[in-house]
Amino acid sequence: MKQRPNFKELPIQPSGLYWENDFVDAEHEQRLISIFTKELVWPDRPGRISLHYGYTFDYKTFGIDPEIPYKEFPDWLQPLIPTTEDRLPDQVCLQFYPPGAGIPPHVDAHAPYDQLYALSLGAPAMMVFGQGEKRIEVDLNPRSMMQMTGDSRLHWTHGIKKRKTDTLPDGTVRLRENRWSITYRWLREGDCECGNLTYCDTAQSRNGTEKEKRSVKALAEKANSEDPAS
Ligand SMILES: O=C(O)CCC(=O)C(=O)O
Ligand SMILES: [Fe+2]
Repeated sequence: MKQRPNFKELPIQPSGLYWENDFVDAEHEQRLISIFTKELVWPDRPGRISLHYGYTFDYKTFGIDPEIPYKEFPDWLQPLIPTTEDRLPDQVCLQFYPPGAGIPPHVDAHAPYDQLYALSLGAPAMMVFGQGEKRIEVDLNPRSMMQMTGDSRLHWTHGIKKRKTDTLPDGTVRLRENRWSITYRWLREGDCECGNLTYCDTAQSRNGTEKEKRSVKALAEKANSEDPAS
């Protein structure tokens, strides 16, 4: 793993959330947003929309969809790839959140994916981490790169509420505006051994097929709904 001195673990619960502000500068961000809005062809529907690069995940098999050919990373994406892993990510997803859009609370499936990073661009939005009754809000400030490892990756859910405003800790009400995120995923080598029966699809499938079927069904529904998770 290459060192990134600016990549620091946030001193919060959940543990394992690494952060780097200003991963790109404001001018670079504007160039990217101009490409996103003027050059890319997006799905034509309201709410959160996504474009995929690299391999496309198959929600039925939890593997790579053999029907969808590998999509090379476009030129604009190359400098945005985290260099802190030993290899390139296997799947990259660019998402657009218009004001009011969100992503339901979820844990990115443990079985297929290991490392998970997300870059935020455009307007900020509040991400909510949850575990049981606990809720922790983390402000996804633009141009920041986040890495979810450990507890934040495996043992807490994360999501963005579907709402038009976020209330900051000091009481300020902030309007949501256009936000883009790029999530990077590395396929897991071997099985997840975390054993968390609440959040781990591998632990659930080892424990009996019923839960596995439910989680596959839920993921497939999420993938096909108007508000898919990736
Ligand atoms: O938009 C983001 O920053 C995160 C999205 C996310 O959680 C996901 O795609 O799994
Ligand atoms: Fe996620």
